[in-house]
Amino acid sequence: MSFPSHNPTETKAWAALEAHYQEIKHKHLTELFQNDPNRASELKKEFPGFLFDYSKNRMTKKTVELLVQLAKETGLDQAKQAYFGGEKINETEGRAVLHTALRSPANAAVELDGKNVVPEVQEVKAKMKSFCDAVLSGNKKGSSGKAFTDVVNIGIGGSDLGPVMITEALAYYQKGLRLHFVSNVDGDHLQESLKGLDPETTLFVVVSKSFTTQETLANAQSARKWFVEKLSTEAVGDHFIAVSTNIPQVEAFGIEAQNIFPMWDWVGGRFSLWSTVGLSVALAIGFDGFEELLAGAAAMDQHFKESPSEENIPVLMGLIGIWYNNFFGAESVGVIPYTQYLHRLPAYLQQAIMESNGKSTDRNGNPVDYQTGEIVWGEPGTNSQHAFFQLIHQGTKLIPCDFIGYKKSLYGEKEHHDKLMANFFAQTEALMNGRSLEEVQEELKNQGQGAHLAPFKVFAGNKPTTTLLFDQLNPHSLGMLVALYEHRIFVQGVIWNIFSYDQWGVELGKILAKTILSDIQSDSLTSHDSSTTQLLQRYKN
Ligand SMILES: O=P(O)(O)OC[C@H]1O[C@](O)(CO)[C@@H](O)[C@@H]1O
Repeated sequence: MSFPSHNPTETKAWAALEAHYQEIKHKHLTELFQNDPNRASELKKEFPGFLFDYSKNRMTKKTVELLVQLAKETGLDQAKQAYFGGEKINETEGRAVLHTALRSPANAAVELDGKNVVPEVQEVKAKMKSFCDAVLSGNKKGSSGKAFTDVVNIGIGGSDLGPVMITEALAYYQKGLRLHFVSNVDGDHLQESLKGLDPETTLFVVVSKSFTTQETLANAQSARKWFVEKLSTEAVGDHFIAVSTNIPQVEAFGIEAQNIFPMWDWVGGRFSLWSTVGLSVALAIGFDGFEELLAGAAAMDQHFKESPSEENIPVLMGLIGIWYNNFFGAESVGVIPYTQYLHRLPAYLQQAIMESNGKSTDRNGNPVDYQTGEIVWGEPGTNSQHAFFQLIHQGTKLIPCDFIGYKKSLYGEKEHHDKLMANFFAQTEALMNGRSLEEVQEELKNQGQGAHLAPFKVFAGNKPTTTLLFDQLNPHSLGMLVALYEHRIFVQGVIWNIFSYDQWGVELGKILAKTILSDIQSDSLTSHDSSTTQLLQRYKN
């Protein structure tokens, strides 16, 4: 094993945290602030371009010390070295985890099996750059000599969620091409996306690391059929490009070698937006913008790699998650970006976090006897305030939330932005302080309303939030944000002693779907449970 296996619950730090939890579980955040005038300034970190304020969490400096101790005892520093050092920490697939090499400076050396991978990464980036520049300048044209106007990205999971999230997030910086993303094998998704497109000016980017994914291959075949019917088979070569590690399969599909953008098996699908999987992003914002995104991520990588745990933002975020998940028994985490541009961030993080850490077998192959992966969900503020915030404020569940906000709006709409951010700050304050029965009674009295309403209007408060306040949404700050969450995943996986970089849990459904598809397409049914049989009969008739 690249670093020692352990049971986190058998560490000294875990026992100390359990005892400490008993001391802290009934403490109210309001009281923690009243008792410690330095709390806000001590439980925060400044990073160029943003402020990380974790003071509104149900913890003290002692909690942080104990959590940092847990990270130490579970070998986080050693694991970090293995991660950045190209060791095959994705042990069940025999692969290294080197998405960080994709954003390393050109002169860096990242060794994998004794070979520096950076020159090869740079070579592929140069190919991406010249392709993007040619498409955006109009030099690279479709088969009938017209410049491209639309790009259709066909992929699913990591081959879709990263590119679509980033493209939407950076819509302000787009250079003019219209981007479309088709992921679902639901044929209506493809047809809706193709509606109104001109095949002569449309570029298809088929993205699949494995090039065996049923959904992507089905969508790519149907898109090709649509295209051939409207234009011609000969024109396919000018309009279809692919991103994959599986070059023979791509060629078998009919995409020529010069139109294939390679990637590597040491880049996990859900961490691949920094690779050629990000081609659609680069086509949307231009290659310089894509480089800025990588540079932002690289800045976070360096911070994560070099800073001691107590100063390290991804480590602190991972530890905060563990504190609620394993000691408070919280089941989920809310991610609430206060910008409409980040409306796909929660969906992106769902794959990144839940596919990585939704595991119940430890690194020795034994079942874990503690909680692992968090459930992640969220929507942009202020919309989410009018949807599910009721439950966060007054429900029975503890839902720690990350609030992500920006000091400036992109169009400089100050009046709107002040309103947006007033809500942002108000929510974290309200969640923390709540509203006591006495305050409510007083208010009802002043308003001449019935005292019987008081219990319904009480807010217990003590609802934890972490604030990430960025200067501005741009490729660089977005790169930092995404890399931060990536490293948070790593930290938690190490402490929980699970393999974060495989995804065996998605396989069973894929296998069964193949059998069921042949059942649907044939006259008879193979053996299923009585419910599935009844449903299949109903579907077929
Ligand atoms: O890029 P591919 O190989 O088509 O895979 C798509 C997605 O399928 C998964 O393997 C399983 O959902 C993801 O990890 C991956 O991002």
